[in-house]
Amino acid sequence: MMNIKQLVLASHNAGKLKELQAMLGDSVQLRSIGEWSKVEPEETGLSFVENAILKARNAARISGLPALADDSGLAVDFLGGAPGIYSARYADGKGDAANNAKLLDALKDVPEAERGAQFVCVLALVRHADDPLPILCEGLWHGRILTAASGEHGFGYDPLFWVPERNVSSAELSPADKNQISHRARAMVLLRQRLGLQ
Ligand SMILES: O=c1nc[nH]c2c1ncn2[C@H]1C[C@H](O)[C@@H](COP(=O)(O)OP(=O)(O)OP(=O)(O)O)O1
Ligand SMILES: [Mg+2]
Repeated sequence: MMNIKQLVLASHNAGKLKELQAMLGDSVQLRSIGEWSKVEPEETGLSFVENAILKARNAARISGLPALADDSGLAVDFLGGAPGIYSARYADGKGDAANNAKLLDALKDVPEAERGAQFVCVLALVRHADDPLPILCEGLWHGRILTAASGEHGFGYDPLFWVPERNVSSAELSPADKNQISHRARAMVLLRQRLGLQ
């Protein structure tokens, strides 16, 4: 079992850093790869797993520390699983607001019963840049796409993601509540087990 005190988070997304650090607790300190480099690697993989491993290896190479990556996204049933691994790039890199506007438009006039979607999260941990056995953990979160944005918490597609078990949008959940039930939370439970943290 690894005894990890410090991990580099291979992400430039402040929302992910906050959520993952809260879930990991005090025993492991997450340091953003932004401390070393502002350059984001191109996410050339065709799967969440490939992109998570690619980002983790890149961060381990740059920092010389074990690295954790999170590749995540929103798979919408009506869109055949799109935007999926392309969620961050859905509106050509114009950011969260543009992504959300494009998604609302793509689902214009689609009835509620056909608006199912899931958030996907894959966590990849490498002990070093060439680690031949990355730890991989995934989590899914089922919900529905709303017809208008609601809520101020979270990031990304949270204002459009209806959480059936709570009857609110993901952006209306408190950070602590989201971190109990999200795709990222489910993946993190598995990672903590693999690291012997629980
Ligand atoms: O809990 C979430 N709540 C709302 N939206 C979310 C969530 N989790 C992922 N998402 C969205 C944001 C982004 O559109 C895409 C992730 O893309 P993804 O490439 O993994 O992350 P990113 O580019 O923001 O940061 P980085 O690659 O540096 O980790 O899915
Ligand atoms: Mg990305």
